[in-house]
Amino acid sequence: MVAMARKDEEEGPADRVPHLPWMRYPVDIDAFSGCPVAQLPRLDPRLAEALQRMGIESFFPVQEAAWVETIGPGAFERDVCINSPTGSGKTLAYALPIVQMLSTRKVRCLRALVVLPTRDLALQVKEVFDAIAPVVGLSVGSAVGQSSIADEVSNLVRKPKQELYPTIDEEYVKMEPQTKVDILVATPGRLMDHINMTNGFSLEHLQYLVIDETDRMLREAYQSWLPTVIELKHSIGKDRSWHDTDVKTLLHPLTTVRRSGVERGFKGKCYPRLAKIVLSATLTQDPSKLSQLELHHPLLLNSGKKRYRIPAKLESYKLICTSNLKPLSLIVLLQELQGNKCLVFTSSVESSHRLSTLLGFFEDLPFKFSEYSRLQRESTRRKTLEAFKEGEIDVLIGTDRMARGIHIDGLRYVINYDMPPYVKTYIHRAGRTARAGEFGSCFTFLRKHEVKTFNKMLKKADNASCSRHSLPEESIETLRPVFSSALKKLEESLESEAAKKSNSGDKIPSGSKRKRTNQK
Ligand SMILES: Nc1ncnc2c1ncn2[C@@H]1O[C@H](COP(=O)(O)OP(=O)(O)OP(=O)(O)O)[C@@H](O)[C@H]1O
Repeated sequence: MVAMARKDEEEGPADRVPHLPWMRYPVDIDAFSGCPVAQLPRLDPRLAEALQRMGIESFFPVQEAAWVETIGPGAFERDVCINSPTGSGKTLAYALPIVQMLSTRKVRCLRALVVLPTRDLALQVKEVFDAIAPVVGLSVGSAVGQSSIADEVSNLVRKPKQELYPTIDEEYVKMEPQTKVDILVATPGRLMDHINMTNGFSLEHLQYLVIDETDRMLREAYQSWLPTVIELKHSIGKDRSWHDTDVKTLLHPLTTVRRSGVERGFKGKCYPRLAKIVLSATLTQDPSKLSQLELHHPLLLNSGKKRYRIPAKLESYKLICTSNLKPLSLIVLLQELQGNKCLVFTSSVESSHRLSTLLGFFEDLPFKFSEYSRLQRESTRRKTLEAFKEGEIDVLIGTDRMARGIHIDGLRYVINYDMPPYVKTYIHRAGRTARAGEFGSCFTFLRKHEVKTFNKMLKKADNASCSRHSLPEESIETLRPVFSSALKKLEESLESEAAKKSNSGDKIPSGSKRKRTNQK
């Protein structure tokens, strides 16, 4: 049933009019051309300097559009939903306004929460906040499970002074803000751990909630983190109306609370609103999913005419071949790419493991490759990704786990070894390249009977023309003799792994635990 519902949403017509009226009249991101950093109205000069140090000279259109709706005339009166292509700069589109809005805060407490589906993504986003928030005196924390929970707690929460000075007045201790960070970047699981178990961790002063990769975040419940955060904020809002004396006292120094940050509640009482920004390159239009966000007069910022858009400088190619020749064709294609960084996507962890094991039996391949799989230890995966970023590995073979949000400098090529099942999957996989206005190419291997489905799928996106790429027959033929023996070795290797697994009762294939890296 769940699978059916997902399929329906993914495969709906591209030009379908959205059910929700506010989605039918979006702000057109393409109407913005992007502007030089120095010309962005009201930008704090300290932030302008930080951006220049990061090498950012002009803003991308989505960043300018988001600024207008938050800091500019829009004044964040409405919750903002952003649907903009992969690599278009969505992270800075929300990080910059949030940092600017909080730059005048006087008391440190948790006011902005950014939630992402995976640790890698969360750390990537934290890097952006780390580059701009400290210059205006803001502190950024993470709750992603990278370190032990105890370390995370000590980075997030200040120990009550009473423990150090038992004679201090209890009332004073109660008023003391506990959180050490102004902005928290979190994954849902760790966020829930802190909500449930960390003493002094409070969302009481939360003003901004960002949900990145929204469609993925809404697809999985992640321990009900979203209703929990919204409910916590509501219950605080109900208990403490804007007119209550203690809230006024508490929030008095927070000059960042503005007209737009106030919501009317029961009997006309006002309380601080939790302003939301939600983003994706493939934002859902499903009303039942979006209703979970409890958006306040939402405003959609959208790129392109169709529901989905492929980055302007992405070139798409299809390679048609039979299943049995796919591994050889992949090797020939990778040889053509001459050791440039490349991600190879397969349909499952088993398929990734099989493919990388098979490639391991070809000697003298002119590229270094490695498997990247959820079955590997976290530390192994992190090291592999690091080595790939550093250029020590040329080709990473994995699944859609690598498809969302990850940015790798200089990545020019993406290969769909297995056809992506949905257009959304294609967009996120291909979107690892051609980012930030750079060129990139995406190759998709297809069997003959898949071509029609694939062409139909791509029609759902803007900029999705796809030409055929052919590989030289003779290069494939020269690999054939090695291929037969490699296949034999592969079967033996998988059999021995399966035997080891059943002997040890281990659920993880032992080969997947190893980092399989060949030599150039
Ligand atoms: N104004 C800018 N000028 C130059 N580079 C920028 C600018 N804004 C962002 N970038 C760079 O563009 C790259 C992509 O940005 P980002 O990761 O925010 O894209 P995204 O839209 O979130 O993509 P995805 O949907 O895949 O998550 C990053 O390397 C970022 O540093």
